[in-house]
Amino acid sequence: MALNDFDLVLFGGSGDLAMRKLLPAMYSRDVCNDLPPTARIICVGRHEWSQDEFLHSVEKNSKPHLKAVDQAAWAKFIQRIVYVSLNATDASTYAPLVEALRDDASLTRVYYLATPPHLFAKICDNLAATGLATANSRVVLEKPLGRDLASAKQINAEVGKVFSESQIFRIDHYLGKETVQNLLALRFGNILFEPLWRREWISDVQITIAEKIGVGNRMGYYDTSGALRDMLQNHLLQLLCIVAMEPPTSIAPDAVRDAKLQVLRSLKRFTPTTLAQNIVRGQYRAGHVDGAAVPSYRDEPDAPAQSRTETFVAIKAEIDTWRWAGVPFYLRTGKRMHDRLAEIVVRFKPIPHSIFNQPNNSFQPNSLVIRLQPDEGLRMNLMAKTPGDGMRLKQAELELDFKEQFKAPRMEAYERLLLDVLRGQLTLFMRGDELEAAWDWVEPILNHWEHEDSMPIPYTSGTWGPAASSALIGRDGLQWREEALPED
Ligand SMILES: NC(=O)C1=CN([C@@H]2O[C@H](COP(=O)(O)OP(=O)(O)OC[C@H]3O[C@@H](n4cnc5c(N)ncnc54)[C@H](OP(=O)(O)O)[C@@H]3O)[C@@H](O)[C@H]2O)C=CC1
Ligand SMILES: O=C1O[C@H](COP(=O)(O)O)[C@@H](O)[C@H](O)[C@H]1O
Repeated sequence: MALNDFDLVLFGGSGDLAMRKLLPAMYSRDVCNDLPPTARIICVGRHEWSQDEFLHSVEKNSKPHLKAVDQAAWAKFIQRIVYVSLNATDASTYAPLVEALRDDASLTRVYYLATPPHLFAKICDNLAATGLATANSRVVLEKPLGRDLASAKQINAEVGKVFSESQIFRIDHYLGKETVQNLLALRFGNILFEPLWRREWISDVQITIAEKIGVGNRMGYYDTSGALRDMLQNHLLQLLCIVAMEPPTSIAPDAVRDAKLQVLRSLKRFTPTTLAQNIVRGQYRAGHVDGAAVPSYRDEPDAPAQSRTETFVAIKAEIDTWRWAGVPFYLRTGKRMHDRLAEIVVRFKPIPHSIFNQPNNSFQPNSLVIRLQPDEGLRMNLMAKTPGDGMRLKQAELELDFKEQFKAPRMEAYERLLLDVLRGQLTLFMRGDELEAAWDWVEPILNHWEHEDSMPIPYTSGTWGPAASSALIGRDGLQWREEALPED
């Protein structure tokens, strides 16, 4: 579907996210001829750069992040960029933006708020005050969308005074990843799995997002956030929703979002006992990642010496529905881990009876591994006969490597999500009530950590996190999938 002509306004257009992700994503779409010839990108910041100075900064800070550079295409792309300097909190400085925008109701207008979240409400107010919150406008909100339930509600309420829900695009870039949509295809484009997708056949689900990187230059933000707010409240819970939701009636935004909301509202709430038993938080200490020495979290630039911020979290969650009662969902995420890995592992129940002359524990239960990163693919583990004489069964793999199977070029998450915003397609964006339900579930954990004296458990960088994380899943007789690899 061809895009309508648009003005895309990037508040925070001079910031890290715009330079590393958003402008490169728009360039990639331009190279693929997805952007209308006259579409423009208006980058907003406070700094008083001239147009040339700003383009110089784009050349220096954004161009190195392109997947591939075609000089002619790049030269054409940067002609779309207009830089506007204003103070987002002061409506009296918005005149240059009013001037830069085309006053044409047939165009699509998008305000992408890639700024600190405390500016969201003020920017929306100021857009309204300056007559810029027009009916043809959409607003995109970057994470973090609040730091607890109250602040998330406040953002929803304030932004909701200016824009209707159908104009609000709350980004969770994990929903833009190819494999996440493939999970929808797997579950609802095949007859095979849905009858088995329930507690009678599935024993447990693991969802891991492990990173090798540390906090980088985002300490100011990260130390006030931590892994629970930064990754679990949003990305991990969204993945859990896609795995666990009931079949939506269609791919329409509210059909999918209603189904995800139902999952979030069915998550079993933690009690004082389960808070202590089912959650592990850790913080990395000095170690080696890929052979290179890395410092402790507390020794990273700008880190508070006594920081109690968690860089790792593992949780055993449960969903109180007929479909999922009694099936544990183990979620974990961490920085400075052994590997960069994002995957979902669905383990099925063991066979009820062995007809083979082989010990029962030599039968691995079937499992389905949905890999998001580093390589995208699906793997089904099955028991198969080993070739030759006799009847010996061994685990074998059916593998679907998306890159091999489909030669079509890949699209980064931000490319897909930006296209969806420009098309007005809301399916891959969180609705306000989903956001609040997710905060509502994690809030007791935040409160518990705030009020207890304990510190996050230290783990050595380059491992799979604290040993307590293995114990959490080990209590149920299970292992994280990479347990064979080094641990603290
Ligand atoms: N960087 C990342 O990888 C990710 C970032 N995010 C989120 O995106 C948002 C932006 O992050 P990031 O790009 O890293 O932040 P940066 O600090 O790099 O950039 C912030 C941007 O906001 C602008 N800005 C700040 N205050 C004002 C103001 N009063 N008026 C106008 N512009 C203002 C800055 O312009 P100037 O410098 O000229 O003041 C700058 O362009 C944050 O909410 C962050 O959490 C989310 C996911 C990943
Ligand atoms: O939202 C965030 O995500 C990144 C990880 O994203 P990925 O696509 O590279 O897996 C994480 O590093 C960052 O802390 C967090 O804010």
